[in-house]
Amino acid sequence: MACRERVEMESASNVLEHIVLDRSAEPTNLPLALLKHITEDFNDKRQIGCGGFGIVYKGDLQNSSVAVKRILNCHTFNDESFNRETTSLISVKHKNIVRFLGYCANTENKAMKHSESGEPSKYIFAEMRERLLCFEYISNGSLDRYLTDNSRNL
Ligand SMILES: Nc1ncnc2c1ncn2[C@@H]1O[C@H](COP(=O)(O)OP(=O)(O)OP(=O)(O)O)[C@@H](O)[C@H]1O
Repeated sequence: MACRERVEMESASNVLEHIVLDRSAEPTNLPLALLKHITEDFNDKRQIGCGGFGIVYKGDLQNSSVAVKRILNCHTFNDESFNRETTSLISVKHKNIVRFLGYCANTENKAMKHSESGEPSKYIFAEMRERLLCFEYISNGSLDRYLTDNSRNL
């Protein structure tokens, strides 16, 4: 990683860590590079759950952890839905609701090689969309696991 990128990464990581530790801090816009970095590029081994809209990964900061929800099918979960979800999460603050820490909406156009059978390959531009939500990390696991485990003991 280049020196400037490392400085930017450390600064973004400090901002997120500050939000985790200061419960009165507001959620903020987070760089995709940071969320990729703390989840080791959304590595399978960091996956902690899977919901209706995406996969949840554990991300590690210097002194704390966060949960990063990566929205799947960004093209069907459109910007209107993402913006609505994000603004609702920002405004909901309650001791019984997992704290929302930040969000990331990143769209890039990348030139990609495309080949159809029998034709020479050519480059096309593809829109790469990433939509992510970041929450405080709850270490006790999912409530449904407790309910399932307890109902087995009845
Ligand atoms: N903040 C968190 N800390 C720890 N684990 C989490 C956290 N958020 C989610 N998980 C794990 O990921 C799983 C899926 O969470 P997710 O919120 O995506 O599910 P969901 O309730 O189906 O939500 P939605 O329908 O909005 O996608 C949870 O059951 C839990 O195991």
